[in-house]
Amino acid sequence: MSVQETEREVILTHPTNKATAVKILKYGATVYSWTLDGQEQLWLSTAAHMDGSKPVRGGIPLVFPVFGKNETDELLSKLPQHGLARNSTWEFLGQTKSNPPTVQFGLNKNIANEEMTKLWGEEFNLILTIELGADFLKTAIEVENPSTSKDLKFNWLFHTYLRIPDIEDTMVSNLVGMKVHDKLLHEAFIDKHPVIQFHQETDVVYEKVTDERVVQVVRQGHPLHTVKRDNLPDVVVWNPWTEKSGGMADFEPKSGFKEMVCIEPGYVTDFVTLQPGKKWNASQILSKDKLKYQAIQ
Ligand SMILES: O=P(O)(O)OC[C@H]1O[C@H](O)[C@H](O)[C@@H](O)[C@@H]1O
Repeated sequence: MSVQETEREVILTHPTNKATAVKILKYGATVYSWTLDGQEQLWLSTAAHMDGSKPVRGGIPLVFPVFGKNETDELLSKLPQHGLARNSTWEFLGQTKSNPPTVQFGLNKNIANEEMTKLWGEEFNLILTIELGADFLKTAIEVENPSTSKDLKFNWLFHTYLRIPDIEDTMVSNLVGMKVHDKLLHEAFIDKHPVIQFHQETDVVYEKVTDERVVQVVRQGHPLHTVKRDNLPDVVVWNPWTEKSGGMADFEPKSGFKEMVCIEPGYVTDFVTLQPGKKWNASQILSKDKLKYQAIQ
């Protein structure tokens, strides 16, 4: 059986390779493990809360309807950092395809975390589709505005924690020439570095990066991860380094920052504004791919 459901989670195994699998917690519809031919591709804290008491530290938490802590929007500013999707138990909607195994999860106002829907009472329907290919993992989101009278305003982001052997030996490519907002420096500039390297805490948002730009995580000339995006123009790159990870109770081991980098495709610089009855779709595809350097446009 390629799809197994328990009370807490759903596990997909690839029909042609049992060592390729994805595990999804119903809480947050959080992908918390993706093994490709026996090798784990995602980072998960050993202190991550897996019991629905807190968002999962690691894997692919889902960020909706707001990225970060909003201070200005009348409605969205009431929500905690990164919104309510990662703090809600999603409904498992079942399997939609047997090969590649594909499943869906749903979330709406009626089943989402009540403490949070009290703060932000907008109506929404989310459908998350997870497809486990023999050599890729695709996560796709559809947001529908079921209201008949009101626009729905939101951010979306896949907060993907990628596993790497050593952050100091890791580069992120294909973002050269893009406008970047440094959340730590509170500055925006054009990044002219051919690749991103890590020597300290990094928290940056690359803006309006066209889908053709394929972001790669590279080590010693070999791509460890390839991230393709559809309709997700912003790319957040995050590593908490020593101090920030030291302050996070659910971040373990403390040396774990060396073995992770977050590449987070999203729609976060602007809000998506969805008219009544309309739908919005976006996706990310994670894979291993040949090394690809893309020139400045
Ligand atoms: O600790 P969390 O709420 O999960 O957020 C973790 C991180 O998410 C994103 O990458 C943000 O850019 C960071 O500023 C934030 O620290």
